[in-house]
Amino acid sequence: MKSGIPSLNLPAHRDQTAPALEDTPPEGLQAVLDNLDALVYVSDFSTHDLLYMNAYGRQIWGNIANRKCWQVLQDSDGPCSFCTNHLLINDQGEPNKPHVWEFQNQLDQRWYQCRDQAIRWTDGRLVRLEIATDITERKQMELELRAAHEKARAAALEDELTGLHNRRAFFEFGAQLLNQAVRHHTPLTLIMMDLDHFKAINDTHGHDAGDEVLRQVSALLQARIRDCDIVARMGGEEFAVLLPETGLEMARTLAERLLGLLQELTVHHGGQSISLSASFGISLLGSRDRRLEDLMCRADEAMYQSKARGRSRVTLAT
Ligand SMILES: Nc1nc2c(ncn2[C@@H]2O[C@H](COP(=O)(O)OP(=O)(O)OP(=O)(O)O)[C@@H](O)[C@H]2O)c(=O)[nH]1
Repeated sequence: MKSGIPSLNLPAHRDQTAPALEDTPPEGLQAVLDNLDALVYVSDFSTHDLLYMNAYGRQIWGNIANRKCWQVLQDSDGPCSFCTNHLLINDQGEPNKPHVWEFQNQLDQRWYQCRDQAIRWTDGRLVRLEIATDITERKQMELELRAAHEKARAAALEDELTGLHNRRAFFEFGAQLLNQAVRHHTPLTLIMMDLDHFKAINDTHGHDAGDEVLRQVSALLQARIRDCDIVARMGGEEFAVLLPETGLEMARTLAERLLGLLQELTVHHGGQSISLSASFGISLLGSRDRRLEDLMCRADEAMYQSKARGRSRVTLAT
């Protein structure tokens, strides 16, 4: 066949009233292929020599004479690492059903949906037939949507005022630490911290000053924890610090250090100086705890004991 287009394997019982496709002259098939809004190419299965490429492909990737698919389409030094040929044949080396995938071309940087198939060429040898449709616009929309989704998700997990994790993030990420601790039988402690007389700070110095206190306290907490810990603003002036692989005594030492640092911190706002203190409660993951709420309930109780006993102190849950 002059055109290089293989004859079609038509079903035996085709519609007799329809014009016979095998009667279509090769130039007709050539015209159809050259007017497709998609790349169509054929390459030898073992040598990768390009045997055919339609006008759409030649316009973008140029001349195919005596060249291999990886030279024309990818400009690489050898067969592509992502070549799908092995997926197109079965264990007996016979053609499988088509393989459809999405791919970003290295040369024009555009995204294509590729439909790859092994077929028999006019001389009986196995060849690779690929039909690739440009899906760059759709892909860009998908990527933009995903980025917007990730941004929205990050915003939904962040406390707007302080930039710390919010309550929702605390439970979402904390659950992972809890599961790990349960699985590996490692200690996990929770420190709950509530600023003392915060309402008085707001009332005396103004709400903006209160906000500045919350921001500076958050920065202090964030600077004092390890990468593996989770610190979150649970609401108002209440904070939680979750410490994996940490026993009660280590957590107590950290809480006392945080209390000392808070007492040393003076927040300057609008020409005023604001001193701080906080009450702490600490609980340790028990053998029967399966939820963060169990841990939090005991740490909260301990924190309220700190408040009841005069504030500005650390209490361990019993
Ligand atoms: N500036 C500011 N104030 C807040 C924010 N969220 C909550 N508050 C205020 O925090 C105060 C908390 O007051 P309380 O619950 O009475 O606690 P407290 O005054 O710290 O008293 P104790 O906890 O018993 O020591 C309230 O006045 C809230 O309006 C915030 O984002 N910014």
